[in-house]
Amino acid sequence: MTFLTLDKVSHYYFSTSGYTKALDDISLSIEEGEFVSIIGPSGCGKSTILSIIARLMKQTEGEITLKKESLMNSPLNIGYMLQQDYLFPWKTIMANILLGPKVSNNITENTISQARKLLDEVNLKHTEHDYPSELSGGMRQRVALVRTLIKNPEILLFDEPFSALDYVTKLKLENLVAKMMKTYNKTAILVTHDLGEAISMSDRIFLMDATPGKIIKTFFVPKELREEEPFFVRRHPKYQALFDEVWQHLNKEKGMTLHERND
Ligand SMILES: Nc1ncnc2c1ncn2[C@@H]1O[C@H](COP(=O)(O)OP(=O)(O)OP(=O)(O)O)[C@@H](O)[C@H]1O
Repeated sequence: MTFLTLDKVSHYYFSTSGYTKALDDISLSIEEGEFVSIIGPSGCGKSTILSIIARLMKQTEGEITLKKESLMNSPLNIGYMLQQDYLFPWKTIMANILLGPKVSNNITENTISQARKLLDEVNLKHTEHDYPSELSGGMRQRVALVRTLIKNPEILLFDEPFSALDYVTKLKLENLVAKMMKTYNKTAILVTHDLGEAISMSDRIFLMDATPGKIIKTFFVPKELREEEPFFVRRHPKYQALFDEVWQHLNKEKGMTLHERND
């Protein structure tokens, strides 16, 4: 079933010195339970798309529908995970996780046991009384994931959530997030600069170009890769073929392929 549709969405940022056309005629649709990635050069409007879907701002032109209803009229429950974890340093891990339910006055015994279950699933069972400063960057991002999932969001928006982590931690977190998205059958959109991450986690990849931001190509990740855990996707023979194909489109303007060196 189609979950989210963007139809001819354009967006302008206005300022005293003029305006920037950040998005130009973006049309795409995402199926329920699908994991898609958006890649493209810096400034092509990836974060703008997420901010609009999260309703932090409204698109200048075009329509967004969620399960065929206008997004603006829908009581959409969104999870948003960013590069920074934004945990409150003065609150314990459990208090950070329960902040959302607390604000909406919705903490029950069930919420607390669900928080403990999720903490266990991300291998942080014994940290609920700790403070964020006692945890590593990777552990904190896992807490941020639990804090996002405790709201049981219908869609998760990931804006470069692994980019500040060291390589090994990043690969482990990719695996964990992909596994949890499948377990809980979540629809997700990942914005990333890491092509390997996009291929290994996604069902589909949207490639954007800049000034103004537009989608120039969609790549379907082969079934054999989709069925693997992200870590193992990178070892699959079909991974390299897709990586090369996307890379060539990413670097088309520069005319550089993986088989050429320009030094
Ligand atoms: N608040 C703003 N006011 C004015 N222009 C903005 C604003 N936010 C973004 N822009 C402009 O809109 C365009 C798209 O920005 P956006 O942050 O969505 O790109 P991005 O693809 O996410 O970039 P990056 O990969 O560097 O994070 C850029 O030209 C940017 O300068």
